[in-house]
Amino acid sequence: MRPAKDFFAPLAVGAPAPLRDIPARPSRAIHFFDPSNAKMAAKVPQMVGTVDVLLGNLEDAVKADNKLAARQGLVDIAKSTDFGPTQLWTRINALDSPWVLDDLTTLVTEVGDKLDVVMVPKVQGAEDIHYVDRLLAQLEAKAGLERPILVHAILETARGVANIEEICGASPRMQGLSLGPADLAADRRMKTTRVGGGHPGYLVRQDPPRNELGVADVEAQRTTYQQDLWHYTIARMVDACAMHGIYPYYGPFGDIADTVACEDQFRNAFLLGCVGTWSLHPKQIAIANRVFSPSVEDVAHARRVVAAMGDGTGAVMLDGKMEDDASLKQCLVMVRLAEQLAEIDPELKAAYDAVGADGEVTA
Ligand SMILES: CC(C)(COP(=O)(O)OP(=O)(O)OC[C@H]1O[C@@H](n2cnc3c(N)ncnc32)[C@H](O)[C@@H]1OP(=O)(O)O)[C@@H](O)C(=O)NCCC(=O)NCCSC(=O)C[C@](C)(O)C(=O)O
Ligand SMILES: [Mg+2]
Repeated sequence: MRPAKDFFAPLAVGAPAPLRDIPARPSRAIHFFDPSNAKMAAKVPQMVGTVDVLLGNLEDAVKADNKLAARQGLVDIAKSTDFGPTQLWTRINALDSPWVLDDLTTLVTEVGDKLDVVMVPKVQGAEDIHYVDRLLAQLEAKAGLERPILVHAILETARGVANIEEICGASPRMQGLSLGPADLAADRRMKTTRVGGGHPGYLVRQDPPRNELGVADVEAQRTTYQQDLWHYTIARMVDACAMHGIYPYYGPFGDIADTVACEDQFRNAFLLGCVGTWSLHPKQIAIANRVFSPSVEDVAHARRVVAAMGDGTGAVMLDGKMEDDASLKQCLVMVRLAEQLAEIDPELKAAYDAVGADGEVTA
């Protein structure tokens, strides 16, 4: 463990100084593409500005025979594209794979100035982050980069979940966490074969009706309520990230056709505290952008509370409900998120601008 005084020291001579705070850049959708897939790659430049994050995936879902083409494809796209406000991320191959060393060496030295975040799969503990941290510092120094590349860990093993707090605090580069529901389910020996999302077998059932003698009729028709398989893990991620000032993301929803359940799963994550999710197919981008942007009604309510609370202390009644110092803080989360999103999304800006500072909708 590094002593606190050295935590923010660069890990290589000539590497840029680590950031003290991780910027809250909008990242509602992290859109995955396979840079070795010519059709997908060709669409990337047109997607700039329509999605918060474009991520060149080098790991799972890229065929082993295409690993080198994917790496080179990402270098070519990064060099030839002006990303404007859109962030460029990559998911490198696993740390025990034969490709990862060249992934990092090539990407950082050739296009490190374009790369915002490196997503590391199957992170097990702080030792994995320490390895990437030092290597990135060496490569940044070699490439003469002036801005540190951030690191995002995917939770895909039971050990990773057990070590979640130490992973989040392992380096000042840590930007956030995503759920890796497929690998995590396999590692935990869960019995779902889906990539994210719910399962009809994971449910609770309404109590049985009873007759006048109090005998339960267990054969009676009863309502069941499907539960969220991922609630525990997402809740742990939210707390660990908030504690370390970094950002939690849902992850993939593999049933591309089921846009309704996808939206539900994304919304659960948004409500619990996640800032974004992944999109695997272009049609999931609009879902993520909608879900991870506060509604105009929520922003209007939040601004009303802020206006009503004056200096921010005490208690007031609004619409029959008590508001106080703590509910003001909840509302400020919403108001600040709306402000950040309005800076990069003109449509949202217009919608939020129609809400006055007092929460009244004027247009
Ligand atoms: C699902 C697939 C196979 C359906 O691909 P498709 O070609 O069958 O779909 P389509 O509906 O026919 O596609 C329509 C058009 O959109 C294009 N397209 C389609 N997808 C994209 C895309 N992402 N970005 C840009 N363009 C895309 C596609 O090329 C096509 O273009 P066209 O109209 O010119 O013919 C395809 O969308 C895909 O490969 N998506 C990415 C999958 C991926 O990255 N998976 C890895 C992340 S999840 C994961 O790793 C798990 C985790 C975290 O590790 C763990 O839980 O453990
Ligand atoms: Mg995985």
